[in-house]
Amino acid sequence: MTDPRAAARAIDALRRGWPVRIGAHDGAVRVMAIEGADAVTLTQFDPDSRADLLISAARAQTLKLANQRDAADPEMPVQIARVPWIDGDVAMAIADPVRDLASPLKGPFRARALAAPMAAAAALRLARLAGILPAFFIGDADGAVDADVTAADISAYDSAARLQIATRAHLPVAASESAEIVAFRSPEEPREHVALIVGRRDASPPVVRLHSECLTGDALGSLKCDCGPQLDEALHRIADAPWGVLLYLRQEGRGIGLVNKLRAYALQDQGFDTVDANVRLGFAIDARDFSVAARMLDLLGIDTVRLLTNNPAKVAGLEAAGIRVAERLPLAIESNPHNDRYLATKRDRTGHQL
Ligand SMILES: Nc1nc2c(ncn2[C@@H]2O[C@H](COP(=O)(O)OP(=O)(O)OP(=O)(O)O)[C@@H](O)[C@H]2O)c(=O)[nH]1
Ligand SMILES: [Zn+2]
Repeated sequence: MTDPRAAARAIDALRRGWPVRIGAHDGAVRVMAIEGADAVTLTQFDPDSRADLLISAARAQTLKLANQRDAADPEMPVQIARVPWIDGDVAMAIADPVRDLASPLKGPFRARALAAPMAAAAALRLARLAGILPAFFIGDADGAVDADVTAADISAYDSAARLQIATRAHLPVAASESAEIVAFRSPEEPREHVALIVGRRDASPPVVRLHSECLTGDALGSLKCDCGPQLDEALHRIADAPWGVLLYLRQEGRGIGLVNKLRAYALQDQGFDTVDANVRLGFAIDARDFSVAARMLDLLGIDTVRLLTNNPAKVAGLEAAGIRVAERLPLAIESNPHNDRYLATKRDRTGHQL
């Protein structure tokens, strides 16, 4: 049995900089987010300054720890042995790749074998859900914590299974005066997804757009990506169709959260592309799970769609979750000098059909 409340409590604790214990089949780890720690909480967590550091495999590679990584599983996190010169500030420099230019790291660092690899890997998954850097202090597993969670709780947390329609209302929008908005909620996840249904429903498959949240593009008119114009174009294309649905998914930054996306932007300022920036931070290139979109369509009684996208992973993700994609409709946006490299990277490295 998994406990969704345990994962919710653990995410909350991590974001506040409080210690969390994560249990798995191979043991437990007690961790505290490096970015959430201050002098007081760190002393409480680790009075003798002996706690090691737990970082992603990708971060270990940047820190030249690659050859000491777990050869059997190169994706496993890496535990860095604590030495006296690793204080809170150095730990933050180890955690955050954005600081690499400003604070070149000293090293050498020494990796230590993980006592509970599955639990450590679950800690990194929890970091993504919490929207924090995947970098922790890791201490004696028996110490005091504010939340206890299992690897299974973490894996079950963002499952869409318990998503429900919360309410619906008419919402006239610029693209269509007769749209209806439907809000979706799940008991554990605080972020609410919405669907905008446009036009009169008939027996034909609706034109559907899965739009992942992009605060910078959707609300601020960012020129760095194509999200704002895509949102606008998608709504007009849906309005021109017999009927259609826009799903607005709260998957900011392809699922790594706003702060981590802005860290990826800071890395892009240093010359990394959108793919390498995600990887350098310790995340997957695309951390989204489109089964939430499938569940929303299911709750709306839609089993077949004409999907507006350039991204083959969205088609595959929806189909894997049981929605039939009868047709893929491209959604090309004219580039500008700020996003032409981003669009080229999507075409060349993530298979977008532009
Ligand atoms: N991590 C990260 N996320 C980004 C970056 N640029 C944009 N995003 C996020 O990417 C998502 C936008 O993707 P979408 O437009 O839904 O989909 P797509 O994968 O580009 O595929 P299309 O359907 O063809 O547009 C939003 O969540 C943005 O916040 C970036 O450089 N790094
Ligand atoms: Zn965007």
